[in-house]
Amino acid sequence: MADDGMVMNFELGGGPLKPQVKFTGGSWRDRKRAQKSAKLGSRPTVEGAGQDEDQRSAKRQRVDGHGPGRHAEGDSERGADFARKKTAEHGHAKKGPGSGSRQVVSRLFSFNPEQKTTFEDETEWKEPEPTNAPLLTVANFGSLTISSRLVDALAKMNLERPTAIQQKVIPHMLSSSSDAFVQAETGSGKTFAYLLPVLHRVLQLSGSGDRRIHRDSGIFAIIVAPTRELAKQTHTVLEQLIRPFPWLVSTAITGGESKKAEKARLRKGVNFLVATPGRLADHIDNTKALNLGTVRWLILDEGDRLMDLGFEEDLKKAINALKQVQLSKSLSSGVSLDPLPDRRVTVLCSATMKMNVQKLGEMSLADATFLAAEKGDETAAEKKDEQAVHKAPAQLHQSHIIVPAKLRLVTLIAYLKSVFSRRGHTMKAIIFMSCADTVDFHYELLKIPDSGDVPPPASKDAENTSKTVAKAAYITSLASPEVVLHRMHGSLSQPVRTATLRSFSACKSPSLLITTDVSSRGLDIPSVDLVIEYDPAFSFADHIHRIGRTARAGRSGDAVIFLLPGTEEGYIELLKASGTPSPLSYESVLQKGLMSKLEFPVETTAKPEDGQNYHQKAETLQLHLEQRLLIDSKRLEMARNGFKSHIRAYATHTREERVHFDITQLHLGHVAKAYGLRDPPGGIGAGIDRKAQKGSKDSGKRAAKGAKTAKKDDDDSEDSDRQEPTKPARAMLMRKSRMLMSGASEFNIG
Ligand SMILES: Nc1ncnc2c1ncn2[C@@H]1O[C@H](COP(=O)(O)OP(=O)(O)OP(=O)(O)O)[C@@H](O)[C@H]1O
Repeated sequence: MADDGMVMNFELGGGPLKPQVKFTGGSWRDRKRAQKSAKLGSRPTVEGAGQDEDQRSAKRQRVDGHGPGRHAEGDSERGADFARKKTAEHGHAKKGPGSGSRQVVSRLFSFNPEQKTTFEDETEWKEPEPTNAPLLTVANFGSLTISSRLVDALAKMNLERPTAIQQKVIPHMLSSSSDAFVQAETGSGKTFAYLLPVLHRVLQLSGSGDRRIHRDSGIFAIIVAPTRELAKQTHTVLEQLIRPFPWLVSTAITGGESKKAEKARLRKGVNFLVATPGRLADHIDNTKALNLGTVRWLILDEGDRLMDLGFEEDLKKAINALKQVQLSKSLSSGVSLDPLPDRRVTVLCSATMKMNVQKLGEMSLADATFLAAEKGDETAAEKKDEQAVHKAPAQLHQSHIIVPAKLRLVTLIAYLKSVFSRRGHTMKAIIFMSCADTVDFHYELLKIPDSGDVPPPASKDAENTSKTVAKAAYITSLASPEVVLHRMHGSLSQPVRTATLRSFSACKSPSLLITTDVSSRGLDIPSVDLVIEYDPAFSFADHIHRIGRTARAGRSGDAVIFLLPGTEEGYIELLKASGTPSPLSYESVLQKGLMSKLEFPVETTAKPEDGQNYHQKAETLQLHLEQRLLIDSKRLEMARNGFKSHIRAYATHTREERVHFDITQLHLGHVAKAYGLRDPPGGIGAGIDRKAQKGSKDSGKRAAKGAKTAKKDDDDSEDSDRQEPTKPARAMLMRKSRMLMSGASEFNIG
């Protein structure tokens, strides 16, 4: 991720980042030394203590490839020598148990900040009744009075009974012409909830099979989705539903394809249009064949995301264009459009209820009916009570794990190793990370080197996935099938993203997707068993969407979030709004994950030995990872980029949640360890300081602008904390914010 000079609105003060940690473990002498070095602003890690900056930067230079230590990838012999030298410099020599030989260790268990919260021992979790499942109390979809032809089409898709939100929305949209705000949990079937009544009413136009309407009868519904993936997914569902009615046509216009081809399709005629907002606005301006006179429904799916991504202007354009067009009452063929609503209906869907969704509602809805799965949620939505409507499906089992920064990487590996060995064949998991560089680093580290090309070579996806799908090292247990790794983020090209998702979705082996928030919304991969938030989401609403990729449509699922000891522990209180998470101890995770045989894909001097306890195994694993990076300049660079991008992304947590994710509390040296680095890469603190200073200058200017601007800031949505008060500046910041998290192309503005 490029450092694009984004202006971040956070205050760090003038000074450098200081470790605000209490040191525990080790001898009092070690602790004293660590406190002292912390005071002086140097790293308090064992291996760093006592080194002056010159020595360290000299080493850094060698590793950078400018000095005698330069090694190309694959130059393993020279590399191994170099690693041995480096570890002798950095590591701590002691006698390894059971070996008698002198062994180097990377200290992980001392100088860690203390966990502040104590939790009761985990009691056995009993899965409650699912809240987003099809209702057993309703006989079938037919009892909602939708067309038997549609009921048959649903049966072919193995869908028999409606979910609670479908039971609410379908009758409303069948009988009423009023706008609606649909709010329901993730995975509760909102897509069918709006598609089925629309199709039912359109099918009424064509009579009982006499096909009086066809593809050039006009567009009846426009469905707007925030990302290309979501638009394509919705289009796929729609295609399946209309397959028995070949005279109806749907298309997706999502960008990433030539506009000419899209125009040609629009000219040929479509009845249902699924679009991303940017592309829709573009065609409204430039495509004469796009006739809006017959459009009776505008569906805004994933409302909060549409706003988060800055599509307000594009949406306004579409809404206004629809308002200005006179509604046709009949087709040129004389067919009356009476079975359709007598006005244009807008339906806004969201699983979460943020301020910006309310703003979108004000822009697009008139006298809307709130429709939520449960009465209590409807009341909360009407009262605009954000917490009450940020619920996760009840059957989703949530856990949190408080891990000191130094131990994050080895704990992640141990956790993955133990869950994949436990659940073997069926396991599908997603890990969310803060930004694209972090995803890339972890993917490269966790894959078996040169193991791309996992799908069958004949598949047309093989080429597109050769750099995003690979066999996993470290986390595959000998007794279980090989885990297949996937990576996905917005900096990848669209064909690569599509092929990678398809591969993850279809993968019959245990599989893991490492991704950013680009995969957090709306994506429907029904068989995901586990979601890991290795980096917590930037807002609570994002957290709800991320964990909602599992436990869909009544299925069970697990979600675990990694938090740092200290201020991040306070986030657990907030998490309770979506269901109480159970505590998981990192010690037990390490024990479970590391006590089975550890295999390293690349040889280094650090090797697990029989008789080591799990602390020693964790330190051996860490040392191995550090050594690996020292002999592999490509991955070392990726680690540094990942670290820097992660620190910058950390500063973009929403203003309300920054009390838990306080960048001044981060111990950069410890965070570096989680990237297999022995030193935090230079320049990060200075970069942040510069930006922070600019941020505070700007906030000073803002204050001087007076009460009006201040009021605007107060009124703004939670996204405003990454924005400047003026409109162009806000747009610029939004753009930069997207770029910051590799989101410029992350969301492929259509
Ligand atoms: N009545 C039903 N019975 C069984 N499965 C269903 C039913 N309705 C929807 N599903 C399935 O549930 C899954 C989730 O549906 P959908 O993607 O529409 O959820 P959503 O509410 O939009 O979720 P999100 O808010 O995460 O986007 C899909 O795989 C869909 O096929």
